[in-house]
Parts: sequence; C-alpha cells; structure tokens
Amino acid sequence: MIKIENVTKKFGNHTAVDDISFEVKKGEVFGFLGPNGAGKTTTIKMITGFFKPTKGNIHVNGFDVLKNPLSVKKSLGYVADEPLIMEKVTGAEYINFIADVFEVPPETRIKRAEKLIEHFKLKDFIENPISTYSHGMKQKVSLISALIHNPDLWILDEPIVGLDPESAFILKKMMRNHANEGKTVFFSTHIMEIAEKMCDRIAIIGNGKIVFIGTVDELREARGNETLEQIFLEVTGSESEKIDFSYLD
Ligand SMILES: Nc1ncnc2c1ncn2[C@@H]1O[C@H](COP(=O)(O)OP(=O)(O)OP(=O)(O)O)[C@@H](O)[C@H]1O
Repeated sequence: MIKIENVTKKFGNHTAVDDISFEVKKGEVFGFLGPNGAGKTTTIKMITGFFKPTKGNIHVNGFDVLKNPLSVKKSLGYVADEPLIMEKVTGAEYINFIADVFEVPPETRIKRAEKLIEHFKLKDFIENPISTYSHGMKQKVSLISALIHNPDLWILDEPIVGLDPESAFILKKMMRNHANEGKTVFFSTHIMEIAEKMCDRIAIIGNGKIVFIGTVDELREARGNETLEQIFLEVTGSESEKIDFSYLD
C-alpha cells in the first residue's frame, strides 16, 4: 500500500526526514508517532505528493508518487493537520466540490455525504459558511470530503485530537472497519495510548529518523515494565525526565 525507501527531505540545510524506510500493508491501521517537529507531517506530505523527496522513492498502491502523481492522489483520502482553506463556502458546497473533483456520481455522493454528516452531527451546520465553524467542525468537513470518493487508503494527520469524544469514537470505529475490509489507514498521533488501542503496527520517528517499527506489544516486550509514556520519551531521545523544576519555587 505504502512503500517508503531511503527517503530524505531537506529544507535548506535542515534535514527534516533522514533516510527513512518502511512499509504499510493492506488491512492495517498503522500509527505514525513522534514528538513535535520529528518529521511526521513532512513524511505525510511526501506520501501525498505535496513535497518532493530530496532523495529516495515512495510508492502508494503500486504507483510511484513522482511518476504517477494523479493515480496516487485518486487512490487516497488525505486529511491534513491544518484547517480548511476555503472559508467562504458552506460545508455542503465544499464536500460537493471535492466529490466533483473525484468524479463521484450524484446518487453515491448524496448517500455517503448524508450518512457521514449524520454520524458527525453536522446536519444543522452544513449549509453555513465554513468560516463560522469551530476547529472540530472544520476537521469533520475535511474528513467527510476526504472519504467521499471511498478511497482504499486513508492518510490522516492528527485526526483524533480536536474531535469531541463521540466523534472520536465514531472515527476510530470507521478506521478499524476500513482496515477490516482489507483497506489501509495510516495516521499520525502524539499519543501512545491511542496507538496502543488502535494500531496493528506503529512507526516512531525522532529527529527525522525511524527509531522503532513494530507492534506496541513488541515495543513493550523490548522495553520491559515501563509505561508507554516512558518508552516514548526514551526511544525519541527525550531528556525531559531529568528536568529540575526547582527554579519555579
Ligand atoms: N516548509 C518547511 N520549510 C522549512 N522547514 C520545514 C518545513 N516544513 C517542516 N519543516 C521543518 O521540518 C521539521 C519537521 O517538521 P514536521 O512538520 O514534519 O514535524 P511533525 O513531526 O509533523 O511535528 P508536529 O507534531 O509538531 O506536527 C521541523 O524542524 C520543521 O520546522
């Protein structure tokens, strides 16, 4: 589904992603973890074709992201970590626009959109301009429009933070169902507990390098009796446990 081989991304002299390789398979919910600035969004933007890798190859659903960019984009649904750009149109207009781009037939899009709008409790707001929406409501419109063409691969950048508990529960269930149908969900998160409950496998990135790939159980086994928080801090090279806060006294 996703194959990343020796991928590096530099911004000027700064190496944001440093020679990473991993694969995400069909039927997996795959979590991509790492601290702020570790390189998660940069990696996701290379997979989805916004950023060109400085080095290395990425294949999505068998297509090379540089050689077959359209086939790649058609086969995935992407929810970015940033709010929607089109603020003056309504949620319904935005979803319809994206459905046009992906050539979703009218009956199919109405059926899918109605269900998704109902699940995410947006019915009363969908005809209002996006500029009036809360952050979580914008996130929901972004999700609905990413799923309206029923893509095999979902790529979600921090999808759960910002959603209310009921919507987060529904989304997590949708992610699991999608993988159970033999399709794939790749999502980024900072939160180990979400990864533990949701993911078949995870990759942890720290300072642009992959520091762990496997299941959360394998990570626990390798680290003994530590809490997930401790494990995360250690594998990402954090020194936070040593901080002396006595200066606040
Ligand atoms: N367009 C850009 N130009 C220059 N530097 C960038 C750009 N995008 C990202 N970076 C840098 O690349 C590094 C990785 O950033 P990235 O956004 O991928 O991190 P992240 O893991 O997604 O972090 P967060 O959890 O905070 O969202 C950071 O040092 C960031 O400043």
